[in-house]
Amino acid sequence: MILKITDLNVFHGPIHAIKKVNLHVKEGEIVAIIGANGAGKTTLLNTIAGLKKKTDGEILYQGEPLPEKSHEVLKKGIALCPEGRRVFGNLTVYENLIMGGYLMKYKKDFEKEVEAVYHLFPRLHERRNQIASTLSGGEQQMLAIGRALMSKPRLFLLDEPSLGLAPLLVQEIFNKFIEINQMGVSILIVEQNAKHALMLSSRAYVLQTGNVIKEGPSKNLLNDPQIQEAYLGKRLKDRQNQ
Ligand SMILES: Nc1ncnc2c1ncn2[C@@H]1O[C@H](COP(=O)(O)OP(=O)(O)OP(=O)(O)O)[C@@H](O)[C@H]1O
Repeated sequence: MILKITDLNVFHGPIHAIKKVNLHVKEGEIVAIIGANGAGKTTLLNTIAGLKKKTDGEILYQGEPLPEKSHEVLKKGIALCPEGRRVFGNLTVYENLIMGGYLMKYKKDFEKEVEAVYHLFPRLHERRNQIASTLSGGEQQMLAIGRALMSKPRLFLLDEPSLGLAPLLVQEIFNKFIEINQMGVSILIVEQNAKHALMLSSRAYVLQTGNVIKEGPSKNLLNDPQIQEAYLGKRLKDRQNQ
């Protein structure tokens, strides 16, 4: 088990954003968390990444309690690719990658990682000297993913990577997640785009106003009438007419 969360509670002031959540990710798995706006998805990822303090509950990473500070969490092997493609707009693609690799001690390893990112995203290689703010939305997302990978994570946390991207680009980027996973990286992805997230993952959790209301194999959730109605845009009437 790479990640095990037990009875996690997180508050934003008076708002109880995560309510007694239990969740786990096995080594090598891709796990999705789906949920509507305000369900608590970002809060959950930020808490794992050490950006938000938990109120109580336990987060174990490879069997040990996670450190509280975000840079220590990163050093342990957990990288977060945050919502909204946060790249350093006034730096080049290459310089952004350097920022992502700041924890790496040796330049030799660092250049190897940059090459691995370029191999995964050839478009970043083509645009390596371009200022990040002038990249397209999809390219900025690739850069945000590439930068997070520079720390060589064992567990990759992805916050709404499909947000604002055209459907074809979403497919292209989600295919990259499969490649990243095949390199031995476990993935926990949160998404409003339930269909893509369920098709990518092997297991999933449904979060609603801070509660896990359903969990199971993603293919079962894809076929679950309640999930189809609430998250996949299918109406009961349509299905009855099929
Ligand atoms: N910094 C904050 N201060 C106060 N309340 C917050 C803060 N951040 C989040 N919340 C509240 O916590 C709840 C969960 O928010 P969160 O951003 O985790 O949801 P989400 O599922 O990621 O939503 P979205 O899909 O819209 O990004 C919401 O009710 C939100 O208003």
